[in-house]
Amino acid sequence: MVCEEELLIEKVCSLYEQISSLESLKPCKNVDMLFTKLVLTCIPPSPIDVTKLNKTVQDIRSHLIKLCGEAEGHLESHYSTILGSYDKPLNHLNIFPYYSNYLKLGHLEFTILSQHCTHVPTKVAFVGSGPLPLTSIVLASNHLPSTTFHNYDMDPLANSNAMRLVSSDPDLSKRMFFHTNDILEVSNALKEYEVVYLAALVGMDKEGKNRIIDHLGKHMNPGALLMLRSAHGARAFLYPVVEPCDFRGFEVLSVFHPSDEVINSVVIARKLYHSLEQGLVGSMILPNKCSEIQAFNPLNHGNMIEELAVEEQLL
Ligand SMILES: C[S@@+](CC[C@H](N)C(=O)[O-])C[C@H]1O[C@@H](n2cnc3c(N)ncnc32)[C@H](O)[C@@H]1O
Repeated sequence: MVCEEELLIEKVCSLYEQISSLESLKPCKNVDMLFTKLVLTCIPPSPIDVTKLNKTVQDIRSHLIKLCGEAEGHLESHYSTILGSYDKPLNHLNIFPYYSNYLKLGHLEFTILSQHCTHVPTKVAFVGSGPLPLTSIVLASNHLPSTTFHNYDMDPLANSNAMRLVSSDPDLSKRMFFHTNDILEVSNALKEYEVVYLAALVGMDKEGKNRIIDHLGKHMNPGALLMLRSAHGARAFLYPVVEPCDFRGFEVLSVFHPSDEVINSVVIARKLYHSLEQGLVGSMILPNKCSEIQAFNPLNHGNMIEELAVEEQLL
């Protein structure tokens, strides 16, 4: 009897064959239909562990993540261009098909952040903000009204499209800044941020993601928070997965796996106060927590949060 996991893998591989045969991943009826089918296939909670897939399926997953990232980039550029043609782009964000997902993801990430923040952050960095920096916009508009947001993207066109969206807004035009840099070339500036968000699509495989996490671990201020997007279950066919052990130089505070239409898992970690040379090797998971990852859901029924370090909620 073919089990549920094998059926899911078969369906993902079939969709991969169709997607990888497309001439272009720019938004159109066929591209939208295939990616919608892929997301609907991967969203339901699944016990699948992508690290245990055979080599062929592992290779398909690696390429599929890159194809999803390329398609997401085209989709965001497409809608950023349309929004940029409005007088007040921020009044029309709901034309973006995944806008409600970003509202939910932004609220989720803010809720998790507020459980570990000792004060309202004054400066936040978002790495990989893209042409449609919805996370920064949602946070700045709905959750952190006095915080400035520094958006980093290596693509100058993404930044010029993004700037056009906020330039007409009297508030956000003064609180949103855009820097065209590969984050691996940014060092001292990273010390200025109390919170650094890392986009899901920055670092498209484990090696690339770990290189960036190591770089942030080297240059972020001790005590600063890193908010990172990962994936769980079958959603790991869409995005790279980051494990607590990948966070060298950080104390992993919690990992949250949504079970609703918010696709990304959220990981929050704090930059260690001691350098690695002082004997703290790898990511520090508080000993009283690492063996008994608690699964409780203070935010919403059906999700899972692995609370690795419980701290007083002061924000
Ligand atoms: C298309 S956006 C998608 C952002 C998406 N909302 C997310 O959460 O991942 C991803 C952006 O990351 C940027 N990017 C990728 N690697 C980067 C790096 N090393 N430094 C700065 N930006 C990077 C790309 O240029 C792209 O615009």
